Amino acid sequence: MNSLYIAGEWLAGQGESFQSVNPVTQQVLWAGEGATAAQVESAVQAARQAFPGWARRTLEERISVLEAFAAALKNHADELARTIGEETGKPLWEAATEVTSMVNKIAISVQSYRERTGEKSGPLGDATAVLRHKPHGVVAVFGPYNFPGHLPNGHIVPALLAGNSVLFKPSELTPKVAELTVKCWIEAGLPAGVLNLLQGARETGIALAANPGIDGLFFTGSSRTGNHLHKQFSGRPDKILALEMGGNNPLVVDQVADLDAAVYTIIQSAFISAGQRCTCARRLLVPQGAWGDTLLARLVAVSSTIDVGAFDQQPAPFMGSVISLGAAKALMEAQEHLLANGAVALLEMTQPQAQAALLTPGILDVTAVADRPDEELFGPLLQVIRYADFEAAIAEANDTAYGLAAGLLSDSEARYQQFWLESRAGIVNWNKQLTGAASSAPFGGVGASGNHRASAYYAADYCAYPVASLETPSLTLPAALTPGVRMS
Ligand SMILES: NC(=O)C1=CN([C@@H]2O[C@H](COP(=O)(O)OP(=O)(O)OC[C@H]3O[C@@H](n4cnc5c(N)ncnc54)[C@H](O)[C@@H]3O)[C@@H](O)[C@H]2O)C=CC1
Ligand SMILES: O=C(O)CCC(=O)N[C@@H](CCC(=O)O)C(=O)O
Repeated sequence: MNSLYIAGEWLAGQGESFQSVNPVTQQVLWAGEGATAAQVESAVQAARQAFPGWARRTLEERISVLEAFAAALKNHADELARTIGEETGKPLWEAATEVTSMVNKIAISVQSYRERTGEKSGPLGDATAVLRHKPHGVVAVFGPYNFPGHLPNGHIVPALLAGNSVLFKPSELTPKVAELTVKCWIEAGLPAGVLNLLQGARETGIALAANPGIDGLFFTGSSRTGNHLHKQFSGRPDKILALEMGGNNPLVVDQVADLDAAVYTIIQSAFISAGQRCTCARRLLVPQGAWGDTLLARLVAVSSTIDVGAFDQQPAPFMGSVISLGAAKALMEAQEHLLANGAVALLEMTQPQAQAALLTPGILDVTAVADRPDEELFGPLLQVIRYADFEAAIAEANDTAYGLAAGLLSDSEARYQQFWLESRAGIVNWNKQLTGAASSAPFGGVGASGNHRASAYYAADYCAYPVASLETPSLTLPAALTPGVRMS
């Protein structure tokens, strides 16, 4: 199986064998070998060779290749959505929205490039001050499994647009989506070596991150791996590192008039993608008292009727599976651990079939759990914390090392203003679900969620560096010389 794409050629990996499976049926979807350190090195060399030619193309030439890629994505939209669905377990309707986000990324990246990293000039004294941007060179892109198309695309498209060449290391859980995406780039006419595909698991990732030939690394994935990369890149100010990591996101509910709207928004925040979005609400903060009790009873009643099923089930389910049997097991164990430590199951998460990674939504009241672990449980398990007053709710919301997304459901604008001012996160929403961030806005977190290099609309910023020039076509002596310098 030719799993790698290096210097415009498909070739077999010489590293570890691995495969991807449908998380519900366990059917093998893709099997191949990962890249060894030597193959990573040859891909870096290919990218380095291809870089000058790609960077010297005009912006309009690069845009036309990107637009051809968008057209290729549209041509293969059904196949791509199906591949995303079968490899991740997400329902087809949701996989189709991921493909749409990939297509839309092209126009948004072009707009962002022009606005944030384009060219500007103006007179400065007897010269012209010009601001232009240059690509970093060869950059590595690491993708997560939860959006195997859209999220790597969110780094690759702006990186190529800026003139970088790219080494793409997808998640080992979703190699088939990555392969199909790269085929769309080939169909678009991207020159050989400009985008190289390095399939493989952790060992391939380690070899790529450690390769001295890369000028930067753009990562979306877990905080654990991101932290490790941050340490690895310490003392290397010459390399750009952009980290998009996880969150332990709070959603605070204030007493609102429309209870059902609150319940619907909570469900969209906590359970979409089976809870496998970095923006998902993990902690639901609910006021103590009768209104809070009523809200939770309604939330439990509606959540217990959510359809969970295979990606291609008809009628379509709201939730598909989690990514693997291993992930399902870890989530079930995390639930058991919380229950053993004083959590109360309002709706117990279950795994109806041992051999399928389908989980039903879970809602635990963890108010009584001492020393609640501040960790991201990447699945459909929502933790409820009851609060006494709004100040306590904000303190609880901020009681996390992460800082990706935070939300407030409230009819009071004054409360939102207070929440906005006092909460610490890169996304702060009012009466809107936490998930589904717009590509036309910056996307990133603070604390353990990121390293202040927001992606989405601001990805242009980490894909190029600014070059400030003072320019004048002829060299002339200034009218007045500085004191102490004699020209005669
Ligand atoms: N803030 C954001 O934009 C987003 C964050 N995420 C986060 O991603 C996580 C889920 O994705 P996963 O694929 O499980 O993340 P992960 O961290 O396990 O893997 C991400 C990538 O890093 C590679 N990798 C793992 N260990 C490595 C090492 N030591 N050195 C170099 N490479 C290594 C993997 O092979 C994969 O390609 C969740 O925590 C989620 O919150 C997911 C989507 C968006
Ligand atoms: O990157 C973009 O274009 C916008 C950010 C985005 O799509 N966020 C999604 C998924 C984030 C995740 O889980 O990783 C969202 O907010 O739902």
